Amino acid sequence: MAIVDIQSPGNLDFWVVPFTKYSTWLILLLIAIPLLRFGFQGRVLKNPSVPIAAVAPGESIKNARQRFRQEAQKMLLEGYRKYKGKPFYVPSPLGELLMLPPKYVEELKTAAVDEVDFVGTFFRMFEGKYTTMGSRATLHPRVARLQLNQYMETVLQPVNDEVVNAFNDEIPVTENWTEVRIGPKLHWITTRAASRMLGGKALASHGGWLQATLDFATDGFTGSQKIKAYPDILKPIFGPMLSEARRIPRHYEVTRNAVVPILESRREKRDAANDFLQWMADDAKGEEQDFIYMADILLKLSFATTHTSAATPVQLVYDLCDYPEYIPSLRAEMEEVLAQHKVLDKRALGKLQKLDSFMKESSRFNPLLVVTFQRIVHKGWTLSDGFTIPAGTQVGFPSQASAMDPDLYPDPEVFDGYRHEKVRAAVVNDPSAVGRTQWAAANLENMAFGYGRHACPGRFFASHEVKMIMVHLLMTYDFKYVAGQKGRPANVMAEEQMVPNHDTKIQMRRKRT
Ligand code: HEM
Repeated sequence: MAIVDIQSPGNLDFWVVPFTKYSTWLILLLIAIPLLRFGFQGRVLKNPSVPIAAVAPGESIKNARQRFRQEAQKMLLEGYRKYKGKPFYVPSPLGELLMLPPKYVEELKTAAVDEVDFVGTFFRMFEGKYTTMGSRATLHPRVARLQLNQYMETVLQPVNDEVVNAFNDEIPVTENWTEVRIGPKLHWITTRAASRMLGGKALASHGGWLQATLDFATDGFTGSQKIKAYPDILKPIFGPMLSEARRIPRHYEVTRNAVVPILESRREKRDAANDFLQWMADDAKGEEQDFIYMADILLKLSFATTHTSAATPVQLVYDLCDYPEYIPSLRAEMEEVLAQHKVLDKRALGKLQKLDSFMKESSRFNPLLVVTFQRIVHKGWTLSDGFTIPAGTQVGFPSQASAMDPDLYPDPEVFDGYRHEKVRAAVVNDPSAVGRTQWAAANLENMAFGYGRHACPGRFFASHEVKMIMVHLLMTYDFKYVAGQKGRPANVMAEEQMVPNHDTKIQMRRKRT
């Protein structure tokens, strides 16, 4: 009989024996740690001078917190209207979120990242511990802020080519009305278009990557919703067991297999390309220079670039089916711009002001997020008027409720596709005032893209990309709801996120008029 050395880590007993011996303590420890954490979280102090909004008479706070999952939009509107200009708490499954008025957002906009933390809220929103979503890396925000905007013109034509090819592949033009499930189709087309900017033709034509970025987004979104349904104490046990979480490592593997060879081949051939991957490679320092690091970052970034932008054209199509009277004038504007410009460059796209206005109105009703400027305030904070934010508070701005404020948008409940164009017409001689009313604007009256230090750096690219998609769509196809569709299909609400309906079919055919 062989002598077994249980002192060796290579031997199973090395691990099993102490576990058996101390199992009771280990189990107690496993239970105690999350309990302590839970207890600590529950003790985040509230500012007692701030009211809690949107709790119905007789309703428990626990119930109101759960309602936030589906009713965030309504609850925030209620709070905004009741406490306009003042801070208020809104119940959420994470505890009460502190909604700030614009004057406090202005004060916090440039606060240090370790004190007023943007990435922390992303980790919370998408349960980053289990889904890997969110990153404290600074390479991609740096490049999105600088090179993407600096070299924008160089990527627009390739992106437009990708849009046209993707439409041809995904929605062949037919003479007769054909039913198309437009949500997933536009999502795939946007994924190809965004991938062309992220990694050139090689990435945009890599089927494995396209599927991996889509699946990563779906698994991250669905997985985080499922994990959030568990109490904090059970998340470490059930989170990693969910099929969505277990699939995620595979998405990284596929991404690395797609991205690393692109970078290697460019290095070998000394072949500098013009895309996000190349700008990252040129800007990377220290550990950022590792190709696997860049591949992983690209997958995480693709969620922010692609699956955000993809929602916009879907919402626009539903609004155009609801308000088809806008289609002729939008097409007339496009025809005029196309007649003047050979290519859809920045100048040409900038002239599509009716389209920009329609996009802005669509996003006012159906934004990606109903709360933006989300931050965790790690240390207690006192604002200039003496108002205090207790340490550990998650703050935000109720951006969609603000977009429904009659002081900012008269008759806010009315969908007026050209309302923003009319405002611009009145300030036409003041370019900064015109700029402040664009779809991609980020200021205190327009918070869909956040504000301050972390305001979305990709919003100008998103604006160009969505416009290219809409130009091709409107100039190539006629479209309308299928018979029997009763108005706009409802969005899917997941706390502060608003996702367009992906089940709805519309009818499409070759444009006739
Ligand atoms: C319709 C499309 C998009 C929407 C609605 C959107 C929205 C947002 C919002 C609300 C934020 C947080 C801002 C804040 O809290 O102050 C953000 C941040 C960010 N977005 Fe976007 N985004 C979109 C498209 C894009 C695109 C196309 C890119 C990249 C090319 C991008 C890259 C980023 C990055 C890197 C950040 C983090 C910035 C930082 O850490 O400082 N986004 N976005």
